[in-house]
Amino acid sequence: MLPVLAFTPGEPAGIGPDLAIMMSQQHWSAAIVVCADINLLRQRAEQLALTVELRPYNGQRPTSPTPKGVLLVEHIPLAKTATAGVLNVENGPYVVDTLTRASEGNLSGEFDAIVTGPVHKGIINDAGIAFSGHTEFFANLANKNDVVMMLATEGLRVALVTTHIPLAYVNKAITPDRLTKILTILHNDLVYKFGEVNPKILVCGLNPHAGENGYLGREEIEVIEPVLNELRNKGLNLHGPLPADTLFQPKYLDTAAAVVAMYHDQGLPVLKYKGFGNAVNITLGLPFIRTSVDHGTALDMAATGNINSGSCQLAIQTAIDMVRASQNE
Ligand SMILES: NC(=O)c1ccc[n+]([C@@H]2O[C@H](COP(=O)([O-])OP(=O)(O)OC[C@H]3O[C@@H](n4cnc5c(N)ncnc54)[C@H](O)[C@@H]3O)[C@@H](O)[C@H]2O)c1
Ligand SMILES: N[C@H](C(=O)O)[C@H](O)COP(=O)(O)O
Repeated sequence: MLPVLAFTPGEPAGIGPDLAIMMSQQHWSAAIVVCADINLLRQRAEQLALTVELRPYNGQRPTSPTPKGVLLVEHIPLAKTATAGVLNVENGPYVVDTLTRASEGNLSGEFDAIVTGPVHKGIINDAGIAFSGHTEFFANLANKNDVVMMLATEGLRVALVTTHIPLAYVNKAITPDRLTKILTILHNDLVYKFGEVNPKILVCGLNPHAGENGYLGREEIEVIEPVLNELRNKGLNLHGPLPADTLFQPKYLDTAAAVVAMYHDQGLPVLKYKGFGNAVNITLGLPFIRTSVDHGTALDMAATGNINSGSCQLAIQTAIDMVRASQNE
């Protein structure tokens, strides 16, 4: 069956609308329904001097790929006309409306996956809506307490135990229960969704030098090692806790299926240094497929025509591949 994807361009003042227009300029083996304001897309296409036919989505499941040069649009109105590069707090609820529409369509089976463009977390919060990221938003909407944020680029996958929380809360959030769930979801998805056999997972410590036998922190001894031992007894191929500053080298990575980092900025700077612009963000553990770009709103680049769309292309292609793989299960 033809994959039908929902695409949310995210922050209207950022580069998400540009990405939607740019994606229409190539052929995809899927139908893509863009959940966004149709006038915003028209305006951005004009600014980019790109020709696109904006075709309203009629709610009927498409049976053929969206033709090159066409965007199927589920119109969700902006509160205020967006200016490229200029955030407007009045459009915060609009962004959330687009995400809600896309995820409800996934939960009902109308769409097979969601691909998200970048949102600006700050402006959504300024609008009075508590929002820490798509990952947490979709988890909440789908009633899932534990989902996994994993970013992947050629030769490296990094999954996170904690996501968008202040650094001051990280150590408390790394509980045996959370760590067990994250490692289990990751292991199962590497096997069943990504075809890895006995995937080797490298697990970072939390503290410098993985705690140096407890002299530089005790989370490794008290939380991480006991969880790893328990899961190893169940057959998971886990290595660690390893010092995070030295594990990102070919000697370890060449045979690993994924690295688990304890917090956002322990793992993602390495991943983005290696593959920024060519990486995809995948949420594991949701009842639907969700992929995203590896970059943010890049307000300074909106409507300039000089952006890199590589990550968006990879996010769409990864979602299509994951839908196809799930259809063959
Ligand atoms: N998927 C998401 O929704 C997502 C991901 C990351 C960051 N964000 C959000 O984006 C906002 C801005 O974050 P930031 O400034 O740290 O990161 P950013 O990725 O928006 O920008 C960092 C730098 O990279 C450049 N850049 C980013 N993407 C580019 C592209 N495709 N082509 C060319 N240049 C590009 C920007 O111009 C900027 O110089 C924040 O609110 C953050 O939370 C959202
Ligand atoms: N942590 C992500 C990154 O650095 O790329 C980004 O903030 C997006 O996260 P969500 O997909 O949860 O919005």
